Amino acid sequence: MHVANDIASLRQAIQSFRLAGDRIAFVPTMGNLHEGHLTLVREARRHADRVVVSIFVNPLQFDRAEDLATYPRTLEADCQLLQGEGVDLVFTPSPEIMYPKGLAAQTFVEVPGLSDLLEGALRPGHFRGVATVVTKLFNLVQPDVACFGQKDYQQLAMLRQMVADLALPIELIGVPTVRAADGLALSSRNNRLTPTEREVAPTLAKVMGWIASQIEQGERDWTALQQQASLQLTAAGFKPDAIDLVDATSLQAPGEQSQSLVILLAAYLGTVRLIDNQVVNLRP
Ligand SMILES: Nc1ncnc2c1ncn2[C@@H]1O[C@H](COP(=O)(O)OP(=O)(O)OP(=O)(O)O)[C@@H](O)[C@H]1O
Ligand SMILES: CC(C)(CO)[C@@H](O)C(=O)[O-]
Ligand code: BAL
Repeated sequence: MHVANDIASLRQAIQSFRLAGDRIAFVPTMGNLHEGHLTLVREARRHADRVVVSIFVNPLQFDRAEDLATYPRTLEADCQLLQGEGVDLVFTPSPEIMYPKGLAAQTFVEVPGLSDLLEGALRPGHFRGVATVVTKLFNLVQPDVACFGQKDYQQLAMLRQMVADLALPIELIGVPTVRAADGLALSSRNNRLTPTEREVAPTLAKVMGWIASQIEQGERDWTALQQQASLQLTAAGFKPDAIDLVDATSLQAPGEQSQSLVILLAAYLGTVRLIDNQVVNLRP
């Protein structure tokens, strides 16, 4: 496995794959890898001859300085895991390599609509930061396919729009959320939960399952569902940040035409913000 931490050595490795006629699959990450990331890597392997992973904690997408400062960084262990998965190339740039003129002077990519609502409204600048770094990483790696987790539902929806709008010749593959045995969606931020918080954390997925079952049984009063879910989360010790029930495609309020709805949850447990989502069919 080759590890590149600058652009010249990354491009050289990519060029050698291309000269050999290999298909390239790409998995962008922020590191602190877990089974969710490794599932993306295995999916990537099914689509290409070469698998490239990036590990970059992207300062441009953090709206809270404390979140960036405490984001877990475990590069050595990450590289060992990726080596075990047979990854061909890991790109681990520093912020100075990615943004040599600083964050304020960086050209950015903005996807209108999808990136401003919901999570985008709560985390100003977040999706612009994601769109910018993913575009830059795509230009560097030039993959045929790229894998992203469905856990970050709005991120994947926005990136699909970006790829379509900019006619990028890259196929995006969404990978279902990998969960712990108790239902908690795996996330690097789970490591920051105290043991007691970790015991409470699966309640987020349980409340989501409760909302889904209510909808499947015919409940259509979205506001009542939101209010009851908020009460359940608060009673368990969460501070709910967002409980949204929206059309799974447009991410707008569900209408007569909506085929399916997505439940998007975000809630604080202590200082850790957890997210989860579930798609529910509205038609029999
Ligand atoms: N549990 C999971 N199942 C499937 N994919 C996942 C899971 N967790 C993260 N991913 C995906 O892995 C990629 C890299 O995500 P990232 O490095 O931010 O990990 P993370 O665990 O989501 O971290 P964070 O704590 O920041 O949410 C993204 O495409 C993300 O959607
Ligand atoms: C796609 C990504 C690696 C861009 O920094 C990040 O948003 C993530 O880990 O989901
Ligand atoms: N996995 C999404 C990246 C973020 O929350 O910043």
